[in-house]
Amino acid sequence: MAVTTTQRPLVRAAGLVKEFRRVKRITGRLGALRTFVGRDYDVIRAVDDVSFDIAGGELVGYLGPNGAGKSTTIKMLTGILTPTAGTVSIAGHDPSRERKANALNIGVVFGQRSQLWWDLPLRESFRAVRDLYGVPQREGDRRQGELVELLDMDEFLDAPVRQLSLGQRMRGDLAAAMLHQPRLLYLDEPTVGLDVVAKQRIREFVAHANAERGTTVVLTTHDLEDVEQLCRRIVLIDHGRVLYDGALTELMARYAPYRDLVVTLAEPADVDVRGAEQVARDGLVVTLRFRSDQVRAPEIIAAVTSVHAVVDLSVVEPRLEAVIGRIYTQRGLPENPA
Ligand SMILES: Nc1ncnc2c1ncn2[C@@H]1O[C@H](COP(=O)(O)OP(=O)(O)OP(=O)(O)O)[C@@H](O)[C@H]1O
Repeated sequence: MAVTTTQRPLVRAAGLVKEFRRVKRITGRLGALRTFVGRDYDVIRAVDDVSFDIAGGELVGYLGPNGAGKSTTIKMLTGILTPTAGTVSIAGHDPSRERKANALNIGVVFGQRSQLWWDLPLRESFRAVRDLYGVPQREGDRRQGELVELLDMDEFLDAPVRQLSLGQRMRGDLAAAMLHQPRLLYLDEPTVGLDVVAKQRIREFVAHANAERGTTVVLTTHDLEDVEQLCRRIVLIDHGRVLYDGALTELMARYAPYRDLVVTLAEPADVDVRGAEQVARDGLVVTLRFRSDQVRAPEIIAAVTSVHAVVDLSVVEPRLEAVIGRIYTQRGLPENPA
């Protein structure tokens, strides 16, 4: 008889809520009086009933506009904050109650804030991290050697962290977070402020850790190229609530089921063909938009070239930026595709 086992997810967030109290500002004499009598508070519900499961080996983008509640969620997942309501389980542990056990399972990188020792050379920071997690000497040397090679850090291993460039420091932070080989890696804006080459290096490293080591990754970023290159699944939140949780391809298919055919004509003209709409014309260059789920690019190309002399053409996929931009502007999922 076949036995079916349901594997427990590595991350389980169930009905997560986090409220903050913020002192109400009351101006004038009444305000001064209030400071004696007691304070009034506004309650801010930064995370409002968020639930999701993440299986081992997934690479999930946790996205949302500024102030959506991403960092607050990540802080509850890492155990830095205790939820107002709801539960978190990371590999069976409650992160805010079992901080030590949880620390062994997770690695955290905050792009805006280094976890490294500012005055120590990078090499010494690595040593301190290895000691903290009790990584045996030989195994630690092996892991560190591998990370130094993967992230090309040999040149600046002996420089104090405060002297490193942002890109070098980020590589150091990533390596430090991986030295104890966590099952789960949280990356909060890991490419912020980096140049294109440095960003690419970070992305390649994250993809490698996920593919080769099976490290589960939760990535928070405003750089949608990070998302396009790395994430199969995204969880999109706003006002502390989940708007979308699913495959990136599904989001694109649902909200941007079109492609653009950009043609350069030999003679200036408007183009009118079945199955496509002319959405722009700039000199000889005409942009035609068609539903990629209803008609195929070669059919549109054939229709155009049968009427017009075409000098050049390209098919352009919709960008995630356009879809996410609409969602953020409307502060919700669009009713219709673009
Ligand atoms: N310690 C705190 N006290 C009071 N309010 C807070 C606190 N931390 C966060 N907030 C509020 O909670 C809301 C969510 O903030 P959070 O930092 O989680 O957003 P975010 O999605 O990470 O934003 P960003 O992309 O700008 O980093 C915001 O309105 C923020 O002002």
